[in-house]
Amino acid sequence: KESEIISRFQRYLQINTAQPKPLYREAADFILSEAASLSLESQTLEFVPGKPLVLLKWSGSDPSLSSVLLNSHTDVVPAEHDKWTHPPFSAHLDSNGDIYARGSQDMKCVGIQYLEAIRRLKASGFEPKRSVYLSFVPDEEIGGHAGAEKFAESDVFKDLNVGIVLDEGLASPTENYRTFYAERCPMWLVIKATGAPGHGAKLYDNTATENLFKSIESVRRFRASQFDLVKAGLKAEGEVVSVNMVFLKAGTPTPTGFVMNLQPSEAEAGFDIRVPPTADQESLERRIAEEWAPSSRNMTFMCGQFKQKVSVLDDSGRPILTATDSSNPWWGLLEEAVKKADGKLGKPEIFPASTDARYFRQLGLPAIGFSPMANTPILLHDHNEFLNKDEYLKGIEIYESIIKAYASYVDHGRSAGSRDEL
Ligand SMILES: CSCC[C@H](NC=O)C(=O)O
Ligand SMILES: [Zn+2]
Ligand SMILES: [Zn+2]
Repeated sequence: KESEIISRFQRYLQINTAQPKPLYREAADFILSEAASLSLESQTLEFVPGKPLVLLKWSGSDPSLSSVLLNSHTDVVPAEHDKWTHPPFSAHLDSNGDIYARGSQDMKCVGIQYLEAIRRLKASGFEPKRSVYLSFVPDEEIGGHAGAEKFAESDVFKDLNVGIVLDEGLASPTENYRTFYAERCPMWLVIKATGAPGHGAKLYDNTATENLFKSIESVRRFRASQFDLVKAGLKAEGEVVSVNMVFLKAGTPTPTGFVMNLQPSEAEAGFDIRVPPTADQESLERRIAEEWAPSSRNMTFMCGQFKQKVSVLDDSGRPILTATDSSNPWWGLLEEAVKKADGKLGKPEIFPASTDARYFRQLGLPAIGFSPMANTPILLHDHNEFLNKDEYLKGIEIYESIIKAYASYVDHGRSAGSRDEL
């Protein structure tokens, strides 16, 4: 039995759904066949041709109640195969019980744990009051525009009457699972410096690379100030602004390298910036314009907020957060359900990167980021991503408890049929 559960996980992991050419059809077929074995209703939505979104339904007995949506993405980030101990799509199970694969943490584990939890609940005879939907969405790793974003905007979604969304979280190196109630907003900044070209042997002011380096130094000071707050334990990772240089571009190329005795007239650097929902975005923008890329130093910048439409602020400019207090019954139910299954939760956090949950929160729905992986190093997007099989199995029990609690929950305080969202 256990070996079958693990082998189903391995089979999903072995489907190469790495961007930029994910085998979505194979992944969809796998999910649909699992769904059929569980007698779940299924449909495949293709908001963009070739990018299937598989939507499954376990019907609840009371259709007037809002539904539970369990979301997961089917794509994974690419892997540098030669830097892995075991091939990233082999799902190799080693003698420690560690399963190595791209997607083992981010987030094929979660998608199939939902299904395994439902398998167990069905076997136990449990019948949900609320309908439970599972969405297996494409393209999260490249922004979710062909997947969760379209889905959240669709009439199909509206008709689901979703009341609560669960989406991905992060592994936890401690025994406490992590939960996420919000996420940072991505800003991708390119700073470009121009300057007079000249002989490689000449010392003169205002070269492009000198100008760019002044910016980089300024960015680095800011980065250090933010990182220090985290290192000192004053702020959590998701509560500071992160800035990381992700590319550097300058020089005059030759077929074999670069011209060495010519100072270039242009130099560019790119930064991945993540802004907490409660941060002062305007002051950051001022810092960029005045300190990092001042026109007085011949600098220009392009700042793509990743997707203007989806920000961390709602229409009235308030940060979009999912409540983690008594105003949100789903939060308390999750806490209780995890405890009941012998799991421990840490303090809820702001997700340091981005997930599809933002598209659901944007609609005003509560969304909780949660991937039940304790005692596990954080290896998403890293080499040798793995998940231990016992942690994986434990996670199924955790979801069994959560889904049971969510699907049974009836809010007696409200009239039947009302959307019990936040
Ligand atoms: C901003 S869209 C890209 C989403 C991606 N999500 C997970 O890593 C991220 O970079 O956070
Ligand atoms: Zn992910
Ligand atoms: Zn990812």
